[in-house]
Amino acid sequence: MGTSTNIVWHESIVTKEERQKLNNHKSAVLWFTGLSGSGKSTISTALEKELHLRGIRTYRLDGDNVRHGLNKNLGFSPEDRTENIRRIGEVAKLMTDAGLLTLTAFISPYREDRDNVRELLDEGEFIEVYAKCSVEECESRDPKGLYKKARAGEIKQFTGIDAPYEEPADPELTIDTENQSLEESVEAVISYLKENNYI
Ligand SMILES: Nc1ncnc2c1ncn2[C@@H]1O[C@H](COP(=O)(O)OS(=O)(=O)O)[C@@H](OP(=O)(O)O)[C@H]1O
Ligand SMILES: Nc1ncnc2c1ncn2[C@@H]1O[C@H](COP(=O)(O)OP(=O)(O)O)[C@@H](O)[C@H]1O
Repeated sequence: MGTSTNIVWHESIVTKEERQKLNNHKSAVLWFTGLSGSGKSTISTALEKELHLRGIRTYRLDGDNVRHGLNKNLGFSPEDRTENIRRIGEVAKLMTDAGLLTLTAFISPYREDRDNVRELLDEGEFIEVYAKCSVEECESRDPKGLYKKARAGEIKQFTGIDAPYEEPADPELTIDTENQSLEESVEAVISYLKENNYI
């Protein structure tokens, strides 16, 4: 796989644990997964604001800052989605090492890809949050008009239409965005973080 040789790993003198202590909270990744239109962006954005107001150091990764930059050479084939998630996982790991509470909002349709990110991180650092919403409801929301385009055949391999979405088998949290309000959804995540001593 790797092509780099003669690489020497330099341990930092300042450790992740020391950064966490300075920040007064743990670092981890809140990994939102779900269909397009399920609410990943809306919830993670509102949640980040709430966390920031509580003095938590956060960073949000989503398509705007990843697919336009780091991953702009990737499309939506199964291979490209896997590579998309792999790179985001590596970035999230660096951010966790930097002491941040990272929020990611990607469809991440493949269970194996999400599990690989979980493996990359230490125990308890990967918090999988399933934004659960039926295709029918996502399609009726259609905030970006993409389902309409997918139905018209203008977008191929659209998740939920002609590309798969594999539901999480055992997520840390499931948010039913068809039946829970945005406020309830944000509160559910904050409660989880408090109850499990992340913040
Ligand atoms: N074919 C296809 N399938 C799904 N989504 C598509 C597609 N083409 C473009 N888009 C838009 O790209 C956003 C999904 O990007 P992600 O990086 O989250 O996808 S993935 O995790 O690699 O599957 C997704 O954003 P969200 O609606 O926020 O989920 C869409 O706006
Ligand atoms: N309970 C809810 N939680 C999140 N979004 C909701 C909820 N109910 C309705 N919505 C709406 O659904 C849409 C979700 O879009 P978005 O957050 O962009 O989804 P995603 O990032 O998963 O593609 C928004 O238009 C939002 O206002």
